[in-house]
Amino acid sequence: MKNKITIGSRESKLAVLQSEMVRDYINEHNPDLTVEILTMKTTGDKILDRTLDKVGGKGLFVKELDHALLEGRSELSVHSLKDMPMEVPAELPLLAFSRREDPRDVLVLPEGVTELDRSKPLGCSSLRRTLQLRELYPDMEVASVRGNLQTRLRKLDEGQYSALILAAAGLKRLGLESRISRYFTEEEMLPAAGQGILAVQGRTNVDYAFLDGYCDADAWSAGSAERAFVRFLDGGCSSPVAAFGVVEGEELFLRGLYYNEETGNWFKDSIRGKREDAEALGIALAKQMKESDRTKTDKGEAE
Ligand SMILES: NCc1[nH]cc(CCC(=O)O)c1CC(=O)O
Repeated sequence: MKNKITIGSRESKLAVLQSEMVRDYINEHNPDLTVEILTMKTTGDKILDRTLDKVGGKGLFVKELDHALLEGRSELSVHSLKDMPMEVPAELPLLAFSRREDPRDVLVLPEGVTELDRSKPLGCSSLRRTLQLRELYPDMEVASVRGNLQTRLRKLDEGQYSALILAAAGLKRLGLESRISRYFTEEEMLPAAGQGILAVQGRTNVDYAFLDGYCDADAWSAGSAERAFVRFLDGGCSSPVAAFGVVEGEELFLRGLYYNEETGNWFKDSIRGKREDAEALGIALAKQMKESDRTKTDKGEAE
């Protein structure tokens, strides 16, 4: 085994912090190894003037990191699982998922503001959040906001938005928990598949024994089920499908949000089953929801 490990990372503060969490684990359990972090700007980080749904989706955040892995410039990539495409190349397998940080979405007000100013738009860029916000704040406008967390917070503090909707996980990792003014329950705002989980990716034919013990079994079950649900519905980049799984003993409880692009219909449902059948549960929930959407649509047309 080489005695130097390189972790490829996006260069945002959050991405580097997340890579450092994995680095620290490796260091602690493998005192003989040196771990280095190699940062790079991805296409997704460079394009800031458009919502990503229009320019190619999640793949834009991983392409450069994938190349570094394939070319041997890095041994690992650390990603937020929710930013990863649902299909990953067979030669770049997901090796481990971290323990899950708080999976909820939250509301953040501008610095010094204590009450939501309903005359300004709520800032968020995902269709998943936008759909659910329309139910929570039916009288408010929603406007897109891009950029890394720091950039978004700066735009908020400059007064363009009434509030931002962000993932608790990123804010907590950055030590910005104090900026959270409201936590949405998972019922109010179903999280994105993988939200709060870090994914560690590698390539084939490398000995990854140095990661032994890192993977969290509950996060692996939940994340696998969530991703199977989204993959089956082909909701990788632009569709607002969402999924959130919780392990309860030997069972997995999985909630899903299904969105029909043609009709604009959307609804939530859930399924419960054995945790070891995580992927099958995700697919079963997806099929069940697709079917009930079809029945509803048929009824609608008959009336
Ligand atoms: N899309 C950006 C992104 N990717 C991962 C996180 C948060 C950390 C996580 O979910 O693990 C965020 C910020 C946000 O959505 O507020």
